[in-house]
Amino acid sequence: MAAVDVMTPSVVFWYLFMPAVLLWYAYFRYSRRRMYELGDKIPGPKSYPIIGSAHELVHVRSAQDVYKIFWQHAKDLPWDTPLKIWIGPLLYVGLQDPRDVEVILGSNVHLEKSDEYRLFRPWFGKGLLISSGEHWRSHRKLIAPTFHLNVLKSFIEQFNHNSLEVVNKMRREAGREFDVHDYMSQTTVEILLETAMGVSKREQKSGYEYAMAVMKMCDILHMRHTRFWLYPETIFRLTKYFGEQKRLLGIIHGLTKRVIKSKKEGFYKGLRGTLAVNSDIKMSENATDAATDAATEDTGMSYGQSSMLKDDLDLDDNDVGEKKRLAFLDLLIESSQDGVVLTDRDIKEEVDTIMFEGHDTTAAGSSFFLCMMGLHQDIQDRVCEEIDEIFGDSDRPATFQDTLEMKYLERCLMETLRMYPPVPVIARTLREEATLPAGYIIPAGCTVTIPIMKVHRNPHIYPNPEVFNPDNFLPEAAASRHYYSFIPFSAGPRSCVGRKYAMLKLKILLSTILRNYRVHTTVPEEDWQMTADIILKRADGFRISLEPRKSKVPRRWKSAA
Ligand code: HEM
Repeated sequence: MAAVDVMTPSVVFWYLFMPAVLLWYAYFRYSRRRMYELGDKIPGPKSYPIIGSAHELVHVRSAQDVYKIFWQHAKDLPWDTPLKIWIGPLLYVGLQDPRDVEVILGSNVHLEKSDEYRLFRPWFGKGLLISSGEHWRSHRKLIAPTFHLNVLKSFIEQFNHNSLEVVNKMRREAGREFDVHDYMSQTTVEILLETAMGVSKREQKSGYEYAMAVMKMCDILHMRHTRFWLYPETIFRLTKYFGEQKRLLGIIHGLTKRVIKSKKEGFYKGLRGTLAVNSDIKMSENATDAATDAATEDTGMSYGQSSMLKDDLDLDDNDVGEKKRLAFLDLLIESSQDGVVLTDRDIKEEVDTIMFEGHDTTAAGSSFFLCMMGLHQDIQDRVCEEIDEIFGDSDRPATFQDTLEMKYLERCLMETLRMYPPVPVIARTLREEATLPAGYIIPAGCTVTIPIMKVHRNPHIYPNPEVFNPDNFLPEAAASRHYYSFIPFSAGPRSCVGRKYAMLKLKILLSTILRNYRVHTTVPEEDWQMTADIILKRADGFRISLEPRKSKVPRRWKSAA
């Protein structure tokens, strides 16, 4: 009788609920038994039932804290061993050996971005960076050729024009220390508008407002990556950050909408996308292209990619049809005319993706480069000597051929991207198992992270990895390394589509700055505060000062004689 008395509804609930939970957990473990079995064979920190090693993340404040915790466990492991960590039921496997990295990045199977990229969806929708499956494949096929070298050559005038403009704007800073990233951000947005988007930046209001909104948006995404309780959309929507995100996306999407509108109006007025390379130039340039391709291979110049690595940006010129010679937005608008290949929404998502990927990365890369020049005056001397040899005292703009001759500058740029890769880590979700050369099997369902910065600073690959040494990219040094040991632009089928664009633009922008200014800095490298709010940056600002190298900065270029 007493037993019946205590059978209140809540007691009954717990009697039923607890076994149900246990049963569900047993089933959950059983259905993932292969994952646990394989995960157990990969070295990693101690993990407890249900929480895994999540207790280690309790005091995490930033993404760097997560990586520090992750990689301090790798300290006692051989450098070529993968590392696993369980965060609750989620298995993360980090790879540091280029041979392992190749298994994932070089594959045509492991192409899906990890769940962490989901937070970008309100911003990019199904844009190239985060989409998957057939949607990604067909868009990649369409978009990659719009960044072919032949199209990029038609942007050289805008690269030159905008570079000189920023050099002139920075005159107001001459003699005092300032944060060069603000200038690099604005100019990279404006260059993108005038090149890939093919619209006048004057019509689009300032690129500065857009760049600042992107920076704040990255702060919010970064915060959500580290404060796990803000991950679920329902909880995030209850916070003040949701309102702020909405406001910022208003600015960001406002610009992309204006860009597309202006481009479409031009299109309907009959200003159809001009072929980036007209047929007369094409004839003469095909010959130069062949020479260029040979030159780039011969001298180890590879547009920011390790030698031997080829991707869809290295398509033979003859494989690129006439229609595909259009610049990015021209091609998208053309392709959307019947609504079959692309919808208006597809265009917006791709424009948002390119506007972000194309500006913040190169703004960080160029700012790091200038700081490195400030720190290493002897290396800056050599870059300036090379530039002076190419341009002498002239006020002429750079040509494509000039950029091929900037071999030492290119080595400094690659060394900067090695030490400070703007995208410091990337991640994939595995849908199928992957076997690493050493025999470890990474289970399906786990997240593979590739810490690009860690791969680039491996002392077994780069002697003295903490020292800035452009000779790491002498052709013979590069040829002796595994080709997945330099991956600032990722590599393989999902590599960066803007790789060649970025390298060409950076060479013109940076050489123009160094033709006009000597760069100094007073902040030693060990005092730099790094932050990886999606893109790697200096939290203390990219502080440099500029000393004019010429008595007068030209207002505009003199045309090449
Ligand atoms: C220094 C400059 C740059 C660096 C270091 C860089 C780096 C990268 C990396 C590492 C990825 C792979 C990301 C991942 O797997 O999560 C990527 C992808 C991508 N990048 Fe870049 N990028 C740069 C410049 C650019 C530029 C200038 C553009 C366009 C104009 C661009 C467009 C893209 C796009 C669309 C993707 C996604 C490709 C795909 O998934 O198929 N990037 N970039």
